[in-house]
Amino acid sequence: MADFEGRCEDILTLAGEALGTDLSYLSPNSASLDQYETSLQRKVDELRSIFFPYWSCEPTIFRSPPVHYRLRAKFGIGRVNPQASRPAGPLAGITETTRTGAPQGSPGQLCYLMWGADKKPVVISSFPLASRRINDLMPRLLLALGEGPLILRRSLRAVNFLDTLAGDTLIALMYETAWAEGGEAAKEEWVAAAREHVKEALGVQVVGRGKRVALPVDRAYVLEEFCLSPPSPASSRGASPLPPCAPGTGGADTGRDPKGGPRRAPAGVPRPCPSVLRYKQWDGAFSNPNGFMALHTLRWLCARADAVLQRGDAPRGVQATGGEADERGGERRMEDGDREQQGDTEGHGGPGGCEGCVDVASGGEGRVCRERQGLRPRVCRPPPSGDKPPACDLLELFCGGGNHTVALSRKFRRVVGVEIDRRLVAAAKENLALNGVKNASVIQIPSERFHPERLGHYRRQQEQEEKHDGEGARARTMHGPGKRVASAGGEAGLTARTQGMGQSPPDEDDPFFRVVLVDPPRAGLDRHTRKMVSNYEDILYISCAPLSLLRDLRGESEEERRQSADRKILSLAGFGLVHTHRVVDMCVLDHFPGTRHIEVAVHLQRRGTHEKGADGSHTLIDDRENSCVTFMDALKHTVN
Ligand SMILES: C[S@@+](CC[C@H](N)C(=O)[O-])C[C@H]1O[C@@H](n2cnc3c(N)ncnc32)[C@H](O)[C@@H]1O
Repeated sequence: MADFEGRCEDILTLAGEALGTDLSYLSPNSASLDQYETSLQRKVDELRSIFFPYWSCEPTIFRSPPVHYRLRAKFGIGRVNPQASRPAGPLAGITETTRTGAPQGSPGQLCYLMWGADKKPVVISSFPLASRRINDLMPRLLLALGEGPLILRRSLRAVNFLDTLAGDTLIALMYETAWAEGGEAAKEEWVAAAREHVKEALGVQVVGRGKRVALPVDRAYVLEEFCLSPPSPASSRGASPLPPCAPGTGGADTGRDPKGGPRRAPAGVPRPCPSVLRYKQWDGAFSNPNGFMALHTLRWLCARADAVLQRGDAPRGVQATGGEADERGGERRMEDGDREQQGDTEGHGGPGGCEGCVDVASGGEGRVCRERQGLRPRVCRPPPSGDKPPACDLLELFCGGGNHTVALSRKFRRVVGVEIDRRLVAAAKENLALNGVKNASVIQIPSERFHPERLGHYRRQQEQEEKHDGEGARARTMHGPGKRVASAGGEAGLTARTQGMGQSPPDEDDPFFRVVLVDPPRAGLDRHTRKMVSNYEDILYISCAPLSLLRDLRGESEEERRQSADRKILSLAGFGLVHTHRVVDMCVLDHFPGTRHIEVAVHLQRRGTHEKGADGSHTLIDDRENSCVTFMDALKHTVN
């Protein structure tokens, strides 16, 4: 227990120092710690058991603060009539449904609602899983809405809080009808009321949302900041040549900028840390609810990237040839035979690299090598050396708003992100621009239709669309990336989708994707994507649904095949990533304490990978030697 308390304090100290913020208030009491540890232990035990055939070592566990970890929280709004007779039960005193809201002049007081498992609303006044700041704002918001003009609360049906570790917070007020469907005058009246009574009174950003409208008072995003480098012991003693990491752009420690922006660096810490990454998180778009875990994920990914790049094994990967060849490549689907075509990588090559490849140890120029069965050519490049950027690119599928793309662009020569959601693609581009990233690009396409050999084609297509959109965008106003909104107020007039478009994607000359990162939704990978990623030397897989990850590792069972609605490429159903790769690292990220959900990340390395020794020689890794599963382990597992 004491041990865990120590670890928890560590997390808070680490995050606090990294952000130049005192997070000690998040320190939980020991009762919740006990509960937290028991629940986490149960989840981890279950994971150990299901992943045992593939990873029998202790996974690294990243613990979350047990309470006040959620940076996003949405509540319904109800009305409680203080005069009403109060029957027992969760509906006690609620006079109006949240659908219709209280009519004008209703005596009902606003209250927060959540829905229980039985779908009945429960009145709440606080939500301990949400951040302290959200809890602090909850009663103050109700008071502000109750005391402000009627337009603020009429037909209000829900409230969404979006907070950050950096201290920037946004409240979205969601309406059924009223002003949101009214004319310009109604919108202006709402903006004026929301500015005075909510934004300025509470020091937050505010957005009003109706059915087809989203109206920011000032801006419709928050700015989050993550520091990639954990503070060194020296820096925490104040002896480091580098000042402690500070978010923001420096200046006096006013705690908050006059516009309600993120906290400024404390006085005396004038220089922002170069390892701080900044992210715009848009109202209504996906962002990780647990900022602590998001930070741990970034650091884990960077550490794995370092491990891959330092390994310096004989590089093999997926070569995307540009130009005309792209066009001829067409939309090619992977079929069962592809694995054989790719060449069973066991024994493919040996010390010195694969057959026909340049001896990478000699540092010679990259040279085309043809795969044995006549697959498309690949270029083998020398491993990273000296100050040169690593000659290795990253393909990131399901990249969302570019959370990982920004961080990993510092590790790889270039990064190509793939995302289906138009708004998130635009958000990712903005985040790349915000951090001055020039070596990454994002493509809007479903991952199952993405083919690396068509990169040149995608880029040209995108350039055409952007040109077309750019012309259209000048004539309209946007709320956030890719979404239209009403025109009144603040940055509503920005054409956010075009903000990030200024930078062109990196030149697609010979991208060499040795590493692929996937962070799919709960369903995991579709069959095509699963097969496609098996072509890469290293796979970093982040999963918010461990059972889907398990299926992707081992392939679908007979039962899963029968249940699957997806009849496409059924022949790939049984293919799992462990047929070509082995798990070399696993971590558990407790994104959702107090719930049964948990996130897992694994690093998969192609079987038969070559490792480069200090003397420049290459050694084929033998799976058995590296396996953590011993006979005794297996026996223990079976007995238990
Ligand atoms: C779990 S989120 C990960 C987002 C991102 N990695 C992050 O940390 O912010 C999954 C992402 O996959 C995207 N997505 C869902 N289906 C997709 C598909 N078929 N192809 C590409 N992206 C998809 C979603 O829009 C979402 O952004």
